[in-house]
Amino acid sequence: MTVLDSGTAPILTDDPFGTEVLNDPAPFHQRLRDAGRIAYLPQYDLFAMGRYADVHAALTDWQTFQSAAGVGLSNFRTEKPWRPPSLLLEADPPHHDAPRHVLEEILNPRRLRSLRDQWFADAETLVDELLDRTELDGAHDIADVFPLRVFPDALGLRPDGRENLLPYGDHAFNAFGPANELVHKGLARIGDVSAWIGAQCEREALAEVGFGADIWAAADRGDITHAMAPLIVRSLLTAGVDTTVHGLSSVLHAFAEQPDQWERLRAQPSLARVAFDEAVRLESPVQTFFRTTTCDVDVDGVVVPDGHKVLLVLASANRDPRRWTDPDRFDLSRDPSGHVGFGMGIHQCVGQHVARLEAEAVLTAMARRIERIELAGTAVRHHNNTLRGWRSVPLRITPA
Ligand code: HEM
Ligand SMILES: O=C(O)c1ccc(-c2ccccn2)cc1
Repeated sequence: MTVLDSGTAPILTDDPFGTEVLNDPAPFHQRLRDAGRIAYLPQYDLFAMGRYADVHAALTDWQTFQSAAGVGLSNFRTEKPWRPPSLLLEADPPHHDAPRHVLEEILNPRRLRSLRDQWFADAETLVDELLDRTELDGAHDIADVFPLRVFPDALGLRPDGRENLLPYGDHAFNAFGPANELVHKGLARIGDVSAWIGAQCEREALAEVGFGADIWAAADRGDITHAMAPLIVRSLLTAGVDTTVHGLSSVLHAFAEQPDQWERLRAQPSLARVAFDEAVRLESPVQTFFRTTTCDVDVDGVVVPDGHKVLLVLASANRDPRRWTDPDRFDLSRDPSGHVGFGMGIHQCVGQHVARLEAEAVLTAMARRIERIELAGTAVRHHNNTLRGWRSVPLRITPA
């Protein structure tokens, strides 16, 4: 794509949601970082940031770059959201404060310690089921399976109907992008799927113990209203499954591409957590999302008018050579902290500790029992307007 410079903003003709970029976003990210601190994409009338410093600055300045007008391309100031807005993701302070505090309390690492033994045991069981094979698929057999075995139970979901979770999340994350084919393909089922999701958020649908019950208990305490409780449960159903599925397929693919890093993990299993964060930095399962300006903003001489959408390309920021040494390398000796794969600032992922615990459980169980993993064929991408991960990761494994 060409970079033309008309007026003050450099112009990029890339389509961040088109097949070419979804297949290989790196060339677009490189052009975006080289174009300057901000660029204009005429196809969608939006501005975009790809350098770490600028993405970080926008994420931590919620007053100037708001979420309440939606974090997708759709501008809630002028367009009706496809579903009632999230009380966390699509809210700014003060409305954001109470729902955020409630989920921070429920999903904090100390509270998750009670799940640790169970999830580690579930991961050992999954590895047991797979170890009689020398070839398996890291996506189909592990990444698509483990989150759906542990998270719905921890949330307190009923056992039937869980096949609705991945399609719901996939459509929700597609819906942050433009109304392209990826969005269209989800429209036929989203009515029924949304109805099922909404029904699971009601108190009587949830188990007496779990994240869902904890949210309703917060309403009983008056920390939030009872009217808010179902929507906060919906947040966990929307953001808590597809993200970890793609995060897991990404970390397994990263290790399969670099078997020497697997040896490091086996030598030091405590590296499992940093390995997951390094994979989230490198692969950015959440590639992009938006903010909306609340005033005319001058970025390096480019004036972004009030009410304009700005695309924050996390995946580019996470590989910005201005911030990272050898950014394209999966390296367990790196300190990946500060990456924006979980966002940054007041909206930084409230479920990140859940995601880390899931990954730690899977990687620890695999590292103990599997001496070597390597790619046994070509991996196949899963396409989504926001999420990046793998549909298939053919692996050859050598048991320890
Ligand atoms: C690898 C897995 C995950 C990744 C990469 C990820 C990424 C993110 C990112 C980038 C944001 C910031 C969005 C923004 O700033 O507008 C976010 C927010 C959020 N995430 Fe995650 N997430 C993951 C897993 C989870 C899980 C497991 C849960 C639930 C248990 C969850 C729940 C949420 C919620 C509720 C928000 C909104 C927080 C707020 O607006 O205050 N996420 N996530
Ligand atoms: O509260 C919800 O429903 C919700 C929360 C978070 C997300 C999200 C969006 C972009 C990147 C990562 N997570 C989506 C939905």
